[in-house]
Formats: sequence, structure tokens, C-alpha cells
Amino acid sequence: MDLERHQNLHTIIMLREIIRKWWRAELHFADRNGLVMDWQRGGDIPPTPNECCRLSLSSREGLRRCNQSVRQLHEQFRANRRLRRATVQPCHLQFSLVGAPLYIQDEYEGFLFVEGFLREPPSGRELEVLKARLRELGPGVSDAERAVARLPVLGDEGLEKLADLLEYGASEITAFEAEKARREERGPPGLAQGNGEHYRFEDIIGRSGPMQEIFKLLQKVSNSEATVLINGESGTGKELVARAIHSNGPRQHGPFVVQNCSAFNDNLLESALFGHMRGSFTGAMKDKKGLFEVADTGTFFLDEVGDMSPALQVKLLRVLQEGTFLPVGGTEPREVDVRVIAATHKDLGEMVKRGEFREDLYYRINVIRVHLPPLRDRRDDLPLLVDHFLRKHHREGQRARGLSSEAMALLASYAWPGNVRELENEMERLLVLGGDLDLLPAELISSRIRDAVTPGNLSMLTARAAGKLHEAVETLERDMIHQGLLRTGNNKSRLARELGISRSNLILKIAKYGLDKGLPPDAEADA
Ligand SMILES: Nc1ncnc2c1ncn2[C@@H]1O[C@H](COP(=O)(O)OP(=O)(O)OP(=O)(O)O)[C@@H](O)[C@H]1O
Repeated sequence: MDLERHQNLHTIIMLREIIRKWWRAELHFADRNGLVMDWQRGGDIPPTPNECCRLSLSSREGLRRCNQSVRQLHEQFRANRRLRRATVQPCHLQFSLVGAPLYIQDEYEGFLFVEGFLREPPSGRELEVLKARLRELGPGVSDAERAVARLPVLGDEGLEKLADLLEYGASEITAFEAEKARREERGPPGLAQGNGEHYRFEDIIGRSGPMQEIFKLLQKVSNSEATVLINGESGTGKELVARAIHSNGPRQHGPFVVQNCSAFNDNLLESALFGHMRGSFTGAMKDKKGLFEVADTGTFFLDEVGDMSPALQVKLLRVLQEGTFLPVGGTEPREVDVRVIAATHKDLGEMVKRGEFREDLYYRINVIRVHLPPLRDRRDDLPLLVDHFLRKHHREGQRARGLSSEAMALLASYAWPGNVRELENEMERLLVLGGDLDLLPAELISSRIRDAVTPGNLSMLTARAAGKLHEAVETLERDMIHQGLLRTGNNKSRLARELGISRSNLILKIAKYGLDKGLPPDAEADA
């Protein structure tokens, strides 16, 4: 297990800062043998904010006793695998030690702990005992006096918070390791292949022509530092794509920060993005870091960038060009190193023409453009996405399930205005309503969808009044066959009868249009 790497996870770095700031205490890691990582380097022990702990750790005997206290906590965790919550233990100086066990793939791998705080303000007598114990370890009278002057005291509420934070830190590491294992199982990051074609990039699923193009582009883009503009309707996967670019690129170990620019009014957005100085407006009681600083060394995903006011557009342009910005009320520019990925459902080019979006900013963010087509324009992805969401949301212990052919046909005929998000929600809902059914029937599909797809209203077969006749005929033929295959559950004999052509002619046309992927097996052919 890579304790060193865990210490550098973004969440753990933040956790360490919070613990130092709120409780003047230090976060440590012990391994599965109860050895404390920071204490194994001989005299080279990192400074801890608690002066008593620092004095103790810098003496040989003190370090031995500290290790002993930690081992006692370790023994408790090791002896009881069911103990998964944080636990408190007194140390040799009568301070408290709180630790949360770390389980990776259900194996005990050590624990995160914080030491060196008192549960109540000490009495005069307790302070004398503490000073005497410290002096036993070597420090002189004045050092011991100074050390006990500012002792962190944590009441029940503080302790509960600290315990929660440690458990949270442990669960983040568990999740990180689970994701790592999942990726290793899946092979190298990026593209996954099946039947000679790419069908996923990280968590992005798609087999249609437009998605194949996007996957190719993402592979190139991920390795660069270029600014990316993602265009697409709501729910088409813009954030998913931004995350995939981040986690495949050179900044994958840095933070990934998201802000939706339409979520706040101008003032709040400015303060959220760039931070503010104390007193810069009513209610600004303290200096506050902005998200650009939080995203330093990582990636900042700015969603709905088209909703930014002209004043903020100027500030964004400056960060992109110079890497600097001024917090609200600040006079000193701050420097950051952030890769920006912007997204919008609007046509920024048109907005530039109308004078609503700065042209210079448009060219600065539009270095690489990824256009995510709406789901209705890539219906070939539907069976694969349905399958993906059924797996993703099926609860543990449940059988893997599928859709009845009627249910699939209904979904294939719907226009999906909410795109993949709407489809995902519908699949989650179906799984809940379907109970233990093996095949989820069309009757369980939301009435919103069923009502929109009335019989005869085949939304896929959009009428075409312009263009070449043979192209229109081919599109119609392809759509009718595709929809028929979904509706009949790939029963080619039945579909051939319905279409009034021979089975072999149908098979030729299916091959011509590449419609044979992602369908259930043809029961007749198998027989
Ligand atoms: N191609 C895809 N494969 C798998 N899941 C997808 C795909 N596209 C979108 N999703 C899922 O759909 C949901 C919506 O995606 P996401 O939030 O990335 O969309 P968005 O375009 O950023 O939406 P909005 O503009 O409303 O914020 C997420 O749960 C995401 O995982």
C-alpha cells in the first residue's frame, strides 16, 4: 500500500490543513503493523504544532513511549475487524489520541490518527504532573513551562468533528484504492476496446460515429495542457468529458475543481472564483481563498461560461493569459497554475457576433473544441448506455437485468430532451420500480416518455423535405431497420416479415448500415 501517495491526495492535504488550523494538531498515518510513517525517519521528525508532543518526539525515550501509545490503538483495530469507526485512546502524557482504521479491499491497512489534545482544560495539579513527565524526558524547566502554555482542548463536539473527518479521510483513501484497482483491471487508462472498436473512454460510453471521433480527440487533448471548450446541451456529458481529460492528463494528481457560472450572481461568482479580502464587502469577515487558488496545479472546469458577465470575462482572460488575478478587495496579484476547461450549451461564436461575449476570450478558450451531440443524434449509443446504466445502478445482490424489447423500442423512439442524464435517471427509476423482475417492461417507463411516443409517432423518422432523395431513402431505411431490431429484440425473421423483405435481404442491409452491434442475440439464428 502506498502511504506516501495517500498523504499527497488532495483530500488528505486539505484534511491536514484543517486539523492544523482548527485544533493545532497533526495528522499521522500508521501502517498495518502500527508503525507511524513520519516517525520512522530517525531524528527527522516533521514539526508538530503541539509543543509537548514535539518535545516528547524529539527525545529517544519520548518517541518510544509515543510509539507505544500508538501501538495500543493499533492492537485494538487489529484485534477487532468490526471496529470501523474512529476510536480514542490516552497517551503516555495523558493526552488523547484519536484514530480511524483504514480498510482497503476489506483488509486492515493501518489507520489515520491525530494526537496531542486534552478532553478538558487541565487543573493546576494536572499541569504540574504533565510538566514533571516532560522533564523526565529531558527538556529543561523553561521549555516544559512554555510547552504547556497553549494546549489544545477538544470538547465532545470538537472530538466528534475530528473523528468524522478522520473517518472521511480513511473512506477517501479506500475509494481511491478501489478506483485504482478498477482501472488496473480495466487496463491502461483511456480507450477501452471491444469487437475491434472503441466503446468507452474512462466512464464515457459510446459507440456511434460522433463518439468515436470524440474519443480520438480526447486521447490527443488529454496529454496536452491546452484550454478546451466543450459544447453541448445539458446532460450530454460535458462534466464527464472534462473529468476524463483531467484524469488522463499530466495534472491527474492535482485537484479537479468545478464551478457553474450560472449558479451565482456576479458578485458571488467573482468572490467564489477569485476569493476576497477581509472587509472588502459587508459580511466579508475573513480573507477567503477563491476556487482558482484551490485548483492550483490542477484543472478548473468552468461550466456555463457563456453566462459570465463582461467584467468577469476580463478577469478570466487575465488568468488565462498571465496566470494572475486579484481577489475581490485585493491589491496584490496572485499567481496560479491552472488548466481551464470551459463548457457551454450556448453558441459562443454567435454571442461574440452579438457583442455578448468577448472575442479575445472566445479565441483564448476555444483552442480545442469538443462538441457533444445530443442523444437524439446518436441513437446507436442507446443500447450500450442502457446496459451501462443498468449495471451501474443495480444494487448488490440483485440479478443483472435487461429491458423488454417493447421497453427498448419505446426508449429508442423518444427524443431525450434531457439527454444522457435523463436516460440515466430513467434507468435508475426503472430498476427501483422493477423490483426483482428479470426483464423490465415498457409499462414501468415514465408516463412522460410513454405519452411522448404515441403509436405511429416514430420520432426517429423525421420527415425530410430537402436534400438528395436517395440519401433520405437510405436514412429512412436505416432508421426503420434499426428501430425494428430494437423493437423485436433482434428477431430478424419477424422484422423481415413486417418490412416485407426476405430475411437474407434484411441481413445484408443490417451489415451495410452496421446495425448489428449492441443487440441481444438473435434467438432463431442461435437455434
Ligand atoms: N457518454 C456517457 N456515458 C456514460 N454516462 C454519461 C455519458 N454522458 C453523460 N453521462 C452521465 O449523465 C449525467 C450527466 O452528465 P454531465 O453532468 O457530465 O452532463 P453536462 O453536459 O455537464 O450537464 P449540465 O450541462 O446540465 O451540467 C452524469 O451522471 C454522467 O455520468
